[in-house]
Amino acid sequence: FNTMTTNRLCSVGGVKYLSQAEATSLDQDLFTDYRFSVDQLMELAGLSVATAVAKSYPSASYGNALVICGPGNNGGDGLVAARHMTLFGYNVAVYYPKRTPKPLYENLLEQCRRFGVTIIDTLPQPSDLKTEYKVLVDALFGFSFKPPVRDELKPALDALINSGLPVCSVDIPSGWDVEKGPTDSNALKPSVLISLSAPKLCAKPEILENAKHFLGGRFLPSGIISKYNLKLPTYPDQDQVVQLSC
Ligand SMILES: NC(=O)C1=CN([C@@H]2O[C@H](COP(=O)(O)OP(=O)(O)OC[C@H]3O[C@@H](n4cnc5c(N)ncnc54)[C@H](O)[C@@H]3O)[C@@H](O)[C@H]2O)[C@@H](O)CC1
Ligand SMILES: [K+]
Repeated sequence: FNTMTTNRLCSVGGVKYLSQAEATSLDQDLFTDYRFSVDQLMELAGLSVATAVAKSYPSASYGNALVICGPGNNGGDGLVAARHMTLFGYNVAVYYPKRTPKPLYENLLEQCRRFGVTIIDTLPQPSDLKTEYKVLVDALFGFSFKPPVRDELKPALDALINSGLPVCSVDIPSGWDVEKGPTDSNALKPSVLISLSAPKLCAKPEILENAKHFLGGRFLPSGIISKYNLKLPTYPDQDQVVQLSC
């Protein structure tokens, strides 16, 4: 088997992929119509991410992890995942260069500290990243990203692209166009993508190629599923994630 064939063989068919506008609208419905708070959904999203990372790169072999967090809710998911990963046996570091001064993020960061996460202020060189860490979590940008990446966060994206380490991307591989995928030949190539609530267009198998694809964020009410005509795979038992492709 080549990787494309393998990917097609174990991918779940009939999934609906969301446009950027649909993802934003669905998100708003959850907060406005269904009265969820951001931190409720972020907790479940981050738990899903930590679960998928642990299933793909178990702490026994990949015990040193670095989570790279961006300024929005994707970064918040990363902070939650970092905390859960400490409970799953990882030594976790967080790089969070652009901090949003809101209690939600400040509280998540303090929780990380209290759970033993190391907050690093400077990124090691790509070659040193590989000696210090075994796996990276990409929580830099999610479905609100519009390329190209601005200069202030380019070093963080470059670290994800150039480390040579396996990268688990949260919701969207950072730097990708949410609908079209990679925008240039030097784009990030994650080994794992964890789509949250429903996959976006850039997660189609022909774009993701041989990355392992999980769906997490098991919190959608049936009214949202019918409103957006979603076709979601069935989560096994009480699991937080379902694997869409190997
Ligand atoms: N509806 C859902 O399924 C949920 C989504 N959540 C997460 O929320 C994410 C979306 O969060 P947000 O809407 O806060 O946005 P993002 O986290 O995608 O990013 C927004 C931030 O990135 C910056 N940014 C955008 N384009 C940039 C560029 N070209 N260069 C540099 N910076 C740029 C923006 O200024 C903003 O600060 C999702 O992808 C997902 O990870 C979860 O937290 C909870 C539930
Ligand atoms: K991401």
